[in-house]
Amino acid sequence: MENVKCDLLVIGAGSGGLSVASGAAQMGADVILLEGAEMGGDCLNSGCVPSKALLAAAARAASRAKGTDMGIAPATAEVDFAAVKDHVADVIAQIAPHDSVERFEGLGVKVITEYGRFTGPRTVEAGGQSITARRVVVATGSRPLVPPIDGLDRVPFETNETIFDLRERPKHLLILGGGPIGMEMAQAHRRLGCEVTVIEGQKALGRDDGEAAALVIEALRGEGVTIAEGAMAEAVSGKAGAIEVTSKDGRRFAGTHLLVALGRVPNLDRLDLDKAGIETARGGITVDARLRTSNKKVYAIGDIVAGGMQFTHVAGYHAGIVIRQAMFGLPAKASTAHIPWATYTDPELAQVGLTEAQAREEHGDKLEVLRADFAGNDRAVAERATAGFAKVMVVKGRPVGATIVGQGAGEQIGFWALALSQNMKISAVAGMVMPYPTRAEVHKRVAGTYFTPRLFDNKAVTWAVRTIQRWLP
Ligand SMILES: Cc1cc2nc3c(=O)[nH]c(=O)nc-3n(C[C@H](O)[C@H](O)[C@H](O)COP(=O)(O)OP(=O)(O)OC[C@H]3O[C@@H](n4cnc5c(N)ncnc54)[C@H](O)[C@@H]3O)c2cc1C
Ligand SMILES: NC(=O)c1ccc[n+]([C@@H]2O[C@H](COP(=O)([O-])OP(=O)(O)OC[C@H]3O[C@@H](n4cnc5c(N)ncnc54)[C@H](O)[C@@H]3O)[C@@H](O)[C@H]2O)c1
Repeated sequence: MENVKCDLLVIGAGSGGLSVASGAAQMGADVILLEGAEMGGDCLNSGCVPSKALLAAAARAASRAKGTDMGIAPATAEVDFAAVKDHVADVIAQIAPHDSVERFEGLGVKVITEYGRFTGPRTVEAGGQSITARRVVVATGSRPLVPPIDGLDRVPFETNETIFDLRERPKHLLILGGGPIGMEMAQAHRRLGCEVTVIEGQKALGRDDGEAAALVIEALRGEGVTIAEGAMAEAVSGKAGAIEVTSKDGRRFAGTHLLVALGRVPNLDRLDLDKAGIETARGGITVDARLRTSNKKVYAIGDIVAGGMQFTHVAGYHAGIVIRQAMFGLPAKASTAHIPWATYTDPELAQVGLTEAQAREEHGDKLEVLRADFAGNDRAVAERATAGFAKVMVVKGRPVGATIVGQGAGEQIGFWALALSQNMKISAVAGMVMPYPTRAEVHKRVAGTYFTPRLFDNKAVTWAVRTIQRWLP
């Protein structure tokens, strides 16, 4: 066994691990990075990138069928499902060099393509080497949760790790789970010519604002996706090509293929965390606000963190928090109040901070909810994409949350993420000038509604204006 020393050891080369490793190496630290499977992790290989590439192909197909309302005759899109998968693979291949061993070695990182496991508080073994580091970052991510549903172990099923490699089009895809994976995959497959049934135990997109989620659900149903809510899957039976799911309330759903999208399990099992005195809870690693584990020399970031938000940009944000501490010895804390997320269905659904229901519970009567519909946005009207709205939760003149549902919501929510992170006043947003005509004008319009009753339905203002007008030369 070869003994090696370094400043920073990063376990896992997904969104979080790669960001820490590249940042630390470029700042001059001696960094070792371990990856047991594929560089780029979930996001590049079986998550964000392939799902968005598939959704893009699906959107292209769907746009062919539209057009009558603009004087253009609709056409039926000929979908070559295998070629769509080639497109998905090509997108991954185009991005992969950015996350590759070669690029990271070029940045000065020593990459070991093996799984790592702790042998001591700051020592990890991988590929016949015993690595002792001043600081360790665990960024081993998560994998699909496959719960012990009766019969599931006896039927073929897909997860996000296999679905993007499926080259023949499923005739009828059953999807367990109506979370972001389930709903994005439902719309993508429907638009690519599959029948799709989503089987959701509670409410689809249940973590989001109910009114906004309802709009997405309605849009998917309008495209022909069957969405069964309150249908907790209890048993699965059948064989390849003929699968049946039974829900707790006795409903039966038949299809040809099954996708399991029921949440995630953090990748802990290979790590031997007890050797390093690292505590876990709810299946993930417990951390303090500085992302330190119970072993203060070891940080945990990204999907592995117990109860954390599981998004690529969160893993990247965590990386920055760790770099400040591990490289410069400066304290830094992670917060969640300004972290946005988006589900890339059409219409898109995006959120930052508190939803209306959460804000009402937290702030009661102090809450003011501002709202502007895309139906009143000229660009949306011109493009005939008026479905959706922006809703902003305001307390004492400052936003505490924002929901946007509609075309481009994922791009637009970043604006409110900045407003929340900077604790901006709603007056600052209302004073901003946006180019006309853009969908982003909705930000100014929604902020403006805060002042409408204060300025236009206000007797004191009317009195002041009349008085001043009398005296003005
Ligand atoms: C279908 C799907 C779509 C998604 N879409 C989005 C999206 O649009 N936007 C978004 O923000 N997020 C999205 N996500 C979530 C996003 O992919 C994850 O939040 C993100 O990848 C987490 O990054 P991570 O670095 O924590 O872990 P990962 O990316 O999972 O990386 C962890 C890496 O560690 C490796 N590893 C595990 N154990 C060890 C070990 N012992 N030793 C060495 N290496 C190890 C793994 O092989 C893996 O490569 C999506 C997820 C899925 C499944
Ligand atoms: N656009 C994005 O940013 C994006 C896209 C996809 C995934 N992700 C990330 O991946 C994570 C995992 O996504 P997910 O959709 O797999 O999980 P999820 O936990 O968000 O949703 C799982 C759904 O399955 C339902 N469910 C649980 N058990 C059930 C059963 N037996 N029968 C029927 N329904 C059942 C739950 O009620 C829930 O709605 C997300 O939380 C998110 O962090 C992000």
